[in-house]
Amino acid sequence: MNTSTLPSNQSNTAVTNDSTVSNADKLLSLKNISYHIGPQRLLSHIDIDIAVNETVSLIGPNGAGKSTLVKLILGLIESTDGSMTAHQPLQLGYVPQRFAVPPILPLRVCDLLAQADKKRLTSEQRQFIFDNLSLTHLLSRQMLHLSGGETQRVLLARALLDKPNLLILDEPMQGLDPDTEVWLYQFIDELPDFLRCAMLVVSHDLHWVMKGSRRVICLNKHICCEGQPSELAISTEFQKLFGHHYEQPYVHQPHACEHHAPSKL
Ligand SMILES: Nc1ncnc2c1ncn2[C@@H]1O[C@H](COP(=O)(O)OP(=O)(O)OP(=O)(O)O)[C@@H](O)[C@H]1O
Repeated sequence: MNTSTLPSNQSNTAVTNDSTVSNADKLLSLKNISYHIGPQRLLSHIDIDIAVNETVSLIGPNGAGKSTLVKLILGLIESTDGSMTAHQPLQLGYVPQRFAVPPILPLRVCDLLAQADKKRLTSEQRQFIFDNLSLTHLLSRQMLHLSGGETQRVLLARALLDKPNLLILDEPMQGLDPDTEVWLYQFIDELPDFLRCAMLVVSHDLHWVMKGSRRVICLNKHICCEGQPSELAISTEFQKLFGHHYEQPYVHQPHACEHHAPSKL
């Protein structure tokens, strides 16, 4: 799936622009979102508000529905129930979990980056992204031949060049070496003012999530728990899912949670 920037009105899911909301901080609200494929229940009763410039981490075991939720927000699939409300026009930036270029498709880095809307940033701001993500020497290279870390930098640049107000990072650190991971975390933590935006970060890196996030949502087809890391760490649902792996390198623990209704902290 390509990096994509979609205005809210391209979403298939019921997205409405709500200019009457009194809380000016809200950017996007998901209300009672469910997604089924036939009898298979992928997501149930999801309520999430994301505020302007807020970073939200989304965690959950394999198959919890994290990527499905991202697809719903991106408008790539349509929810079975519920609604999404964009409180201001959404400019979405997306760094996908995987980016597979077919071997027969010539796609240079400069070709991919040229898809961004050139009018959204000044040339100095664009150069800032190129310099800080060390892209200049990669521009004529084929996407197919980039390393994992180089690919992530290009995809992040592609998303940022559109100056998103909601940046969705789907497991951005997958396949990166520890030094590159630290560097990338620092880069997204310290975005300059002209790139500040809300972020939804899907991550399996529990240590980063619990150290580096202000708000964490724990998904397992429904929202098991959510809150600040300090609140989450003592919640029963979090303990069931991740408890004894939290102080060790994270290894997923199969989850036997049987809830069908959302239960929040
Ligand atoms: N189009 C589809 N048809 C049938 N099942 C699907 C489809 N898309 C996803 N699923 C199933 O829905 C569940 C949730 O998938 P999803 O990719 O959203 O999980 P995830 O939390 O992102 O997992 P991971 O951490 O492994 O990336 C999985 O069991 C998956 O097999």
